[in-house]
Amino acid sequence: MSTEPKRAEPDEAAVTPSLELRDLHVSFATDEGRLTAVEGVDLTVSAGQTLGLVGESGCGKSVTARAVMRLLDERNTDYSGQVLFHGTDLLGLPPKQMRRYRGAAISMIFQDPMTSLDPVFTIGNQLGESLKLHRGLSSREARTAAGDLLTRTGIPDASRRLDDYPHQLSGGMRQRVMIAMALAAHPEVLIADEPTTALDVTTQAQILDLLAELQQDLGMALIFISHDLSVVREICDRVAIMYLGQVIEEGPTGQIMEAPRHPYTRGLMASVPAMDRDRHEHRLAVIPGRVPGLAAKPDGCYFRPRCPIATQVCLTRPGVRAVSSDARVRCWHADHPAESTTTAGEGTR
Ligand SMILES: Nc1ncnc2c1ncn2[C@@H]1O[C@H](COP(=O)(O)OP(=O)(O)OP(=O)(O)O)[C@@H](O)[C@H]1O
Ligand code: NI
Repeated sequence: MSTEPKRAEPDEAAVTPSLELRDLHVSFATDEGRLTAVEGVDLTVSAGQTLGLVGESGCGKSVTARAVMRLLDERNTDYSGQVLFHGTDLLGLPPKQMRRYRGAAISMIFQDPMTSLDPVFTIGNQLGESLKLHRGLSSREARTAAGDLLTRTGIPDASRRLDDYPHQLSGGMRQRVMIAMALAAHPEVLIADEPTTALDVTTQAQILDLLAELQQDLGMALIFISHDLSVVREICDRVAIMYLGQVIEEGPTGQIMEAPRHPYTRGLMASVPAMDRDRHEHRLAVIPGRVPGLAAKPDGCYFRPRCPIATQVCLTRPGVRAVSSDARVRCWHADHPAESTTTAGEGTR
C-alpha cells in the first residue's frame, strides 16, 4: 500500500524481470487437429520473486512451464509469442543454444523425482556430473560440493547419502535430491511443477519451507505451479490463475486471495478449506462441471458454461483488463471485487 513506509531494499518495480512471457501460444498437432493448450499468456517474474501458477487439471500450467524450458516435442508443437530471459527470446534459439540455458540458467523440478533422477547412478554421481558440467569443478571438488548441496536441502548425514541410489531414498528425500540437482547450476529461474503433490502432508510442508528459504537465499525467480491456492498463499508474491490455456486473473497474492474478481478464482477460493493441504478431491468438486477438452472450447468466455454469473455479454470473448496498477482480469463482470466465498448474487450489467 502507498501509505506504508518505504523499505530500504529495492522495490519490485525497480527490478528487471528475469523471465517474461509475452503473448505465449502453444499448440499441438494431434489426430483431432491443431489444439491450443496455451493461449496468449503474459507473465513476468523477477529475481527474488515467487509467482504461483494455479488452475485445475488441464488448464495449461505444465505446458507453459515446458514451453519455457523447450521440453515439448517440437516436431508436433508450435509456439508463438516470446519467452524472454533477460531479453533473449528462448523460443527463437536453435536447440543447441537452448541447451545452454536449460538446466543451467533456468531449471525445473517435477512432481515425480524419478523423472529427473537416473536409477542406475548414485546420488553423488548425478549431482557431481551436474556440478562438473555447470560449474567446471573437478571430481573431488564436485563431491564436496554435492555433499554441501545435499546438506543445504536438509538431508541428514549428506556425505553418506552420496553413495545411495535413488531407490534407497524416501519420497521426501528424493524430492530434496531433485531440488539439489536443480540448484547445482545456480539457476536464476527455478520452475517447480507441483513439487509436493506426491508427498505426505508433513513432508510437503518441509519441502515448501525449503523451497521458499532457498529461493530467498539464492535470490532466484521462482515459478511455483500448483492446484492448491492454500499452498500458493504461503509462498507466492504473485499469483496467475489459468483456465483453459489463458491467464484469467493475475496480481499480488494478497489481493487475489482477499478480493478475487474472476468467478473462477472465487470458485477456487471457496473450495479451499483454510490451511488444509491434503484434500484436493473435495475441493475440486466445488466448482460445478469440469474443464472442457481443448477440442471443445466454448464460444465467448471459456469459463461461461460453468460460470454462476454469466450473461449475454459473455458470449463475446473477454479481453484482459487492468483492475489496478498491478492486477489484471479476463472477465466482463469483474468490476467489483467480492468476498472469496461469494460466487453468486452479482446482477447483470
Ligand atoms: N503433447 C500434447 N499433445 C496434445 N495435447 C497436449 C499435449 N500435452 C498437453 N496437452 C494438453 O494440454 C492441456 C494442458 O495440459 P497441462 O499438462 O499443461 O495441464 P496442467 O494445467 O499442468 O494440469 P495438471 O494440473 O493436471 O498438471 C491438456 O488438455 C493436455 O491434455
Ligand atoms: Ni501439470
